[in-house]
Amino acid sequence: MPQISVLATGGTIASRQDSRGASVASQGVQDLLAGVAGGATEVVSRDIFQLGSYLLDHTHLRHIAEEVALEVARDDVDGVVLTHGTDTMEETAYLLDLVHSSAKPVVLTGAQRPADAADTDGPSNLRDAIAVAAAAEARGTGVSIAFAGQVFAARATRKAHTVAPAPFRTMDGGPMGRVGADDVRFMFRPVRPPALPLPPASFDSTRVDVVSLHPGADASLARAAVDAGAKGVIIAGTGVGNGNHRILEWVEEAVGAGIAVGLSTRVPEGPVVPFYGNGGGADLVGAGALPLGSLPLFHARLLLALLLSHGDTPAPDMLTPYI
Ligand SMILES: NC(=O)C[C@H](N)C(=O)O
Repeated sequence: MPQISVLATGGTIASRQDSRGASVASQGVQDLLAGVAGGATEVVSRDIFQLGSYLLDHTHLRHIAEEVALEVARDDVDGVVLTHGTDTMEETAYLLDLVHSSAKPVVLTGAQRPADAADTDGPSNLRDAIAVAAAAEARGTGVSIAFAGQVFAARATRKAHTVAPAPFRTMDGGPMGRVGADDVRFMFRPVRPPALPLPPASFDSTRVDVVSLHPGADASLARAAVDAGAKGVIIAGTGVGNGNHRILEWVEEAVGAGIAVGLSTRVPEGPVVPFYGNGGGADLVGAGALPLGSLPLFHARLLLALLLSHGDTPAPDMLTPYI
């Protein structure tokens, strides 16, 4: 019988109303598992912390990565499930995927409706995630998100709806698998780059900010990010990744000062294409901005933060396998 390790971090799946009526993560992993009928899987479990995922910082992410790596390394564990809030599940899933080198599946899940809601989706999502982690077909698929009966590869999956019961969507793609009443099916398997080392302690303080552009945007926020200690700034450009003359001037200045400037887009789907001049993406890349392909915006932020925390100077060649 496969043995699955379930680790819990909080989120709506673990939330109940407090005395003011606000939903707060307050349930431990044993409470979550109580709602899941025992199947053909043995479960070991542990709480990491109990927090809404809107509260997490890099220290929490590093802590989760270390805890997951410990479970993956256990000979008696065949797969890992991590319960997590959906707000920033995409970031944790992607970080875990970047550092995951085992064939054992790691599956994140959560809920859109709290544990004390009559129609909570937590138990069914947790049951599905355990089934995916235990499935032989899931070996080699890296880190995924199992939610509302679908399985998504971490690489390009984002939360795409605030309240829908099926909020996740893989950008420029679809779910790689489905969970049925008694089977797990994969339609395809992700192409994954070689794993990076776990985040070092310096990851906690490696600041990478995102600055979004709009009509009339200037470089004040990008400058403020660097003043606040950012070692990297991701520009969420318009369209295929465009800026303007004020942003171009700042990119020249920041790249000259050794800041890693990533060029992404505020459009949810599709690649950055450095195509336009006159302050557009071709000029920004010409000034040293790193085009981030079709890697989603907040995934790109984490990738830059991880590379910078390892002491790497991100360059286009180094980024190619990830974007
Ligand atoms: N559905 C959720 O889990 C959202 C919650 N705010 C969280 O990320 O913790």
